[in-house]
Amino acid sequence: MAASALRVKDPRRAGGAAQARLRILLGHLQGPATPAIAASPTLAAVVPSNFHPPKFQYTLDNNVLTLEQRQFYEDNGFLVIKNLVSDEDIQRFRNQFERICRKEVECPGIDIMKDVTIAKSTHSLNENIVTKIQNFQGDEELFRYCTLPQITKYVECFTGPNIMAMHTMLINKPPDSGKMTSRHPMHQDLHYFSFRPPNSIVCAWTAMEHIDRNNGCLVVLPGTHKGTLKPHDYPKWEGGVNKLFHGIQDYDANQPRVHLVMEKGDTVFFHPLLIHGSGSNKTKGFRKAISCHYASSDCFYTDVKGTSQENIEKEVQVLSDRKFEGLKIQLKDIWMIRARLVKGKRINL
Ligand SMILES: CCCCCC(=O)SCCNC(=O)CCNC(=O)[C@H](O)C(C)(C)COP(=O)(O)OP(=O)(O)OC[C@H]1O[C@@H](n2cnc3c(N)ncnc32)[C@H](O)[C@@H]1OP(=O)(O)O
Ligand SMILES: Nc1ncnc2c1ncn2[C@@H]1O[C@H](COP(=O)(O)OP(=O)(O)OP(=O)(O)O)[C@@H](O)[C@H]1O
Ligand SMILES: O=C(O)CCC(=O)C(=O)O
Ligand SMILES: [Fe+2]
Ligand SMILES: [Mg+2]
Repeated sequence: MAASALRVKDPRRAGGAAQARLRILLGHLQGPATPAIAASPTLAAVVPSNFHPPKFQYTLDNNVLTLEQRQFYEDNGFLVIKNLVSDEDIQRFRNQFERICRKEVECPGIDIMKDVTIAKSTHSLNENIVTKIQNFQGDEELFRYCTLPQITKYVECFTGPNIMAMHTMLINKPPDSGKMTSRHPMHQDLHYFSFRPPNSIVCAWTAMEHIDRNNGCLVVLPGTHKGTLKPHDYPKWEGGVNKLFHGIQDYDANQPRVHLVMEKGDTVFFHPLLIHGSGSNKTKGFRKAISCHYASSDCFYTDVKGTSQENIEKEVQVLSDRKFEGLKIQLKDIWMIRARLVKGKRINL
C-alpha cells in the first residue's frame, strides 16, 4: 500500500486486524520499529518477506523534488527553494500589509499584534508599530500568497492534493528596543495546532527582503522533526516576552543551530515539529516575511485536553472569550474557523 494512502487514516479509528496491520505499517512511517518487529515471531509472521519499509516518511512520491531535495527534507525537516516568489508579488503583499496596518482596508478575522514593549502605547496603528498580522485568510490580496502555484506545487509534496491553509502570518520584526523582545523563542509550531498527523502539515515561509543574522533570520535545529512534541511555556526572559510566544521548556542554548540566510523571494518549507526560532533585529528596518501553514484536508482535529498543549488552549480561550463574548470554544474550533481551502477537496478539516 502506498504510504500516501496510509498516512491520512487515524489509526485509532481502525479496529481489530486492520488496526494491527496499520500499526505495523505506521511504525515504519513514524520511527524505527523494524528491529522490534523482526524480534517478534508473531509480528514477523504478519509482515511479508518481500516487504521493504518505505524509504521516505516525510515526503510523498512526486516529480517536483529531486531525489537530493527529498532526502534533504527527510533528514533535516526543512528545504529552502531559492527565488520562488517574484519581487512584484512581494511588493503587492507589502502594499496590502501597509493598508491593513493603517486601517485603510477591513480584513475580517485578522489579528494585529504590536511588540510587548509598546503594547500599551496609544500610537495610532501604522506599519512601524505592528509586529505581525495573523489570520489573513479573509483578505483576497494577501491570501494570493497561499495560492501561488509555484508554492502549492511544493506544498503538495508534503500534504498531497487536498490542501488547506490553516494559519497565515505576515511578520514585521521590529528593530529591537534593547530588551530582546524581537526574538522569537525556540519552538515547534505543532504546539499551537490541534490537528494531526504532523507529516501532513508544512509551513511555507518567504523572505520579503534579504534576511540574515543582523535583522533576525530563522534559526533551525536540523533533524528535530524526527522527535516528538515538547512541552512549551513562556521563556524567562528579563526584558519580557510577546503574548503567546511560547518556547521549548528545556531548551539547551548550546545545541548547534543553523541560521537560514535568505534573499528576497526565497522560501523555506518546514515540518511542524522542527525546532526553530528567530533572532533579534539589530537593524533599524522592520524585517518582513510572509508565511502560511498548510495541512492536508484529510487531517483530523484532536482534543488537547490532558496534553502539553492545554496551556496554549487556555490562553487562546481567554483571548477568544474577549472576541466571541464568553463562548467557551476549544482550540480545534478556532482552527476550524480559520481553515480555508486552497486546492482540491475539503474533507475533515
Ligand atoms: C504557527 C504557529 C503559531 C504562531 C506562533 C506565534 O506566532 S505565537 C504568537 C501567536 N500570536 C497570536 O496568536 C497573537 C494574536 N494576537 C492577538 O490576539 C492580539 O494581537 C493580542 C491579544 C496580543 C492583542 O490584542 P488587541 O490588539 O486586540 O488588544 P490590545 O492592544 O487592547 O491588547 C490587549 C491586551 O494584550 C496586551 N498585549 C498586546 N500585545 C501584546 C504583546 N505583544 N505581548 C503581551 N501583551 C500584549 C495589551 O497590553 C493588553 O493588555 P491589558 O488587557 O492588560 O490592557
Ligand atoms: N540565551 C538564550 N536563551 C534562550 N534562547 C536563546 C538564547 N539565545 C538565543 N536564543 C534563541 O535562539 C534563536 C536564535 O538566536 P540567535 O543567537 O541567532 O539570535 P540573537 O541572540 O538574537 O542574536 P545573535 O545573532 O547576536 O546571537 C532565537 O530563537 C532565540 O530566541
Ligand atoms: O520570526 C519569524 O519570522 C518566525 C516566527 C515563527 O516561527 C512563528 O511565528 O511561528
Ligand atoms: Fe514558528
Ligand atoms: Mg545569540
